[in-house]
Amino acid sequence: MATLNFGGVEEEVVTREEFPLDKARETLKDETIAVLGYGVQGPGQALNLKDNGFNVIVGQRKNSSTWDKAVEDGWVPGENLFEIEEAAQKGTIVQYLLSDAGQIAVWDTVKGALNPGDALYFSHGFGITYKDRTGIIPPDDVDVILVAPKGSGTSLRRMFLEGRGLNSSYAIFQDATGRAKERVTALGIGVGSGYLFETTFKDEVYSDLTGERGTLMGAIQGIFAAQYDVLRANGHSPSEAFNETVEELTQSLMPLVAENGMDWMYANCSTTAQRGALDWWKKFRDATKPVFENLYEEVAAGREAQRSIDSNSKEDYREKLEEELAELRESEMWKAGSTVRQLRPENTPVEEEAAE
Ligand SMILES: NC(=O)c1ccc[n+]([C@@H]2O[C@H](COP(=O)([O-])OP(=O)(O)OC[C@H]3O[C@@H](n4cnc5c(N)ncnc54)[C@H](O)[C@@H]3O)[C@@H](O)[C@H]2O)c1
Ligand SMILES: CC(C)(O)[C@@H](O)C(=O)O
Ligand SMILES: [Mg+2]
Ligand SMILES: [Mg+2]
Repeated sequence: MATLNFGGVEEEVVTREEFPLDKARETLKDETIAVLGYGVQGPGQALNLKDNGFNVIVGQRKNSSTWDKAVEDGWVPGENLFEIEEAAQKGTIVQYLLSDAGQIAVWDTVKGALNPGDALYFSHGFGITYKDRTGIIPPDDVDVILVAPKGSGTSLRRMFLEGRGLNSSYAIFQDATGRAKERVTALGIGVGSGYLFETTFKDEVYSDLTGERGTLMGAIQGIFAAQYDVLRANGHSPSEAFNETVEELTQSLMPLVAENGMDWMYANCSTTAQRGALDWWKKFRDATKPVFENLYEEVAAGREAQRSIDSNSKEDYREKLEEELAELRESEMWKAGSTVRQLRPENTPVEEEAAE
């Protein structure tokens, strides 16, 4: 464990330096890791574990598009790809990576497949924290652990293939074997985390539900739409409004923030922009903070979790989600964005000038 100072607060983190991959492989050498669910996190974690040399199998509903995707990715039915119950029975570590709503529907089957000394692993604190709403109450004789990549499973896989890693949080809810810490740490390294920071199941789910409804997904679409609409209402063209709202942020400015922080990004813009941004960011903070406070109240009260359970447990939940995603995609802002993306130099190969 390394002790690092985060803005004046000392925290313990696990880095790959003091828990290298060899140590992780040694720790889990006698384990069979069963990854249940092949949606977004399932593929990312299962393929990274497999490429890192761990003994991993996949469990997924047969006759599903995600079963077919697993086969396309090289998993072999009957060899390392099984139906959910069979994979759970074969696993000594069961990675419960069905959707959060799906975990509820399948819990009785998975619970019945757990053996004393197994580990039940989550990538979200949802099922355990909101147990009164999910019914997910593990037996006393298994470890209950969490590794939550702070990002999409698609990025987890891409960054792994680039030799990079997403940081993940980790937590131990139940240590039945006395090995929960070494198991969760080895799995965090094995699935491709850059480093691991400690949390609890409750803190993970409260912060995660807040973040994805807030700056990471919900709020950012909201401020994009607000600014785009104001620019368009004042006569700016779709391309100008989109470039000034989204394209410049993703292509130029956010990479600078990622590289060296907000002040550095500001310092690499004009003094005109710096003055304006330093004057206005607090207005936006003050206008949105009440919304974030309400959001956190809804999360902490479990109402956001219940809404997710109610809507994502319906037969047609995917179709309903796709309808709303299509509305976003077909909005003028994102249709303008599609055209702008096509114009990026990397997407418009220029014919090499014919040699003189
Ligand atoms: N999506 C991400 O990148 C991400 C990031 C961090 C944590 N997580 C967490 O990881 C877990 C998995 O997330 P995901 O986004 O990969 O899930 P997902 O919504 O993509 O679903 C995963 C799989 O569950 C299956 N499933 C859904 N309902 C089912 C049911 N009733 N019976 C059988 N199978 C069913 C789906 O077919 C899908 O293959 C969740 O706990 C999620 O909160 C996800
Ligand atoms: C990728 C996210 C948003 O961080 C994750 O929390 C999820 O639920 O997909
Ligand atoms: Mg998240
Ligand atoms: Mg989430």
